[in-house]
Amino acid sequence: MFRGLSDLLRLLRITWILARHDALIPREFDRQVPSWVRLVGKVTRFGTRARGRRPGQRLADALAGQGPAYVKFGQLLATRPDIIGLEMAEDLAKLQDQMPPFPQAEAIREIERSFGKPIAELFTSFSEPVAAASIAQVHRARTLSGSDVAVKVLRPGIEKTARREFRTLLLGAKLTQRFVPAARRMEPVKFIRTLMQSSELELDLRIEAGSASELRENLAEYPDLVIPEVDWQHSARRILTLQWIEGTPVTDLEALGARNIDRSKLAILAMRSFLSQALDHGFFHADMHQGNLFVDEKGRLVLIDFGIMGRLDEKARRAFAEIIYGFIRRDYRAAALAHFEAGYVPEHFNVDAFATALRAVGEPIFGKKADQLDMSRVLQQLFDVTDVFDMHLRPELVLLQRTMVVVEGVARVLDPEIDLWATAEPIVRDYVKREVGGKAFARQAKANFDAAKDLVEAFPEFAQAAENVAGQLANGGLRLSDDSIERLARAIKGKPVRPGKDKPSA
Ligand SMILES: Nc1ncnc2c1ncn2[C@@H]1O[C@H](COP(=O)(O)OP(=O)(O)OP(=O)(O)O)[C@@H](O)[C@H]1O
Repeated sequence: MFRGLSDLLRLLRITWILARHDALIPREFDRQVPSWVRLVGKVTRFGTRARGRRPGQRLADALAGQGPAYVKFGQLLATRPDIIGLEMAEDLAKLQDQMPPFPQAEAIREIERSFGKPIAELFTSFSEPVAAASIAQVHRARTLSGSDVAVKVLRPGIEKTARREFRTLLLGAKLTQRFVPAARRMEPVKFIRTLMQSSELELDLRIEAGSASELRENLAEYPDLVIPEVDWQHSARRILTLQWIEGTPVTDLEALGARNIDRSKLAILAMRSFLSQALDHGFFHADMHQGNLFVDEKGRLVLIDFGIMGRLDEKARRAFAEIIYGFIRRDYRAAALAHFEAGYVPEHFNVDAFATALRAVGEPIFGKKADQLDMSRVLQQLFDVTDVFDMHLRPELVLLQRTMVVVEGVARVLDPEIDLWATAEPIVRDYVKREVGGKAFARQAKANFDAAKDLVEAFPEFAQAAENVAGQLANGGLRLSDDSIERLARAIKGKPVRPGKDKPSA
């Protein structure tokens, strides 16, 4: 009862904050809402600085600093450009959590509690926080064996705070679902529940450790790409310890230039290694923005932060590869067919009409260099096509598409001249040849095998019949009843067998 009331009060508070930032009933909807709602909107945003900011920016402003669940809410919304539009998704993706770091002493207490021993028995040095976010912060430390490590420590009490905030969000979602029919299509309750599930995982740093380790293993074939190694001995549910990497941020182009780094090589590596994660392993880093990429002392590309990962099953990987490969070869019918085969487009639509829509997206961008291309616009066009053809995109595929746009953004910053399609081609071609071609062959082989199996299974009956005939012949000849002869004659002439009259004789 008390909890319900406090949830309601918290909901009122966040609603007020959203309204003040003009993010609850944005002014862009003024024409679609009744005049009294418009008036309420005007009054609540009176005297604020919301004017001149885009809706996504205003929502990001409102959510930043409200707590981890709200920040996650904004970040998850940012992964659904198919629902909220690409511009808003991009603005929300920039949502930075403005949380001050917590004191070093608290981090040390967390570590000592987790491992049940004093910090001196774990690390010989332990720095002040080097970075802080809403869920955790990072310290630099040195282990007893002399290795430099990055120690990520969850914020004290974060689980409780997050749970409380999620209850508030869930209450808001339930009320929205009940009283705002227009919002039902977005399934707000389901959305918040998904968010709660994924955040639950993010609050267990062992999962992030597992992701880092799996990705490192998967990408071992890329010697120029570094995924920091997990220090399992110093990792626990609330602590993640990784090999420390000294690096230059990829955004610091001046420093990269001074170091004579081959940016074009790195751009190709970022793009290809991402495609390889998604296609070859079905497990990809879904937060590959510039802030998570560095260049180490040996000039290798470093990827960090494994809190948000995506998984694709074999079917989704194949569909994705066939679609991209269709685009690369300008074979829009193949790309369209791949959509139908994966069940993304309802069957009652026409494949050729869909291929034409894809052609309209693909042709203008073919062979363009990155700086002449606006991949976000391309993606938006794809989503528009999605809408027209009533497509049911799976969330992990949308996450993949969105991450691809982010990776392309990174590649473009590193090398504006990069030809994205040509860069992607070898990885996609190899996958298609290996998996799709091979699978197609396997499918055909299986069909042949099934046919042969049917034949073999039918064989005993056939053998029995042959034996009967042979027996009859041996006993003085094959005897057919009149009725059977009649049936046979009609069948030979192609006439229908007359029911009743042509019943086989006993
Ligand atoms: N292995 C590492 N070596 C060196 N520095 C690291 C390492 N891992 C993390 N850092 C530093 O800590 C910062 C935050 O790390 P990370 O992105 O993993 O945390 P986060 O809590 O997910 O932060 P955010 O939400 O801002 O992405 C990085 O930007 C980087 O400066």
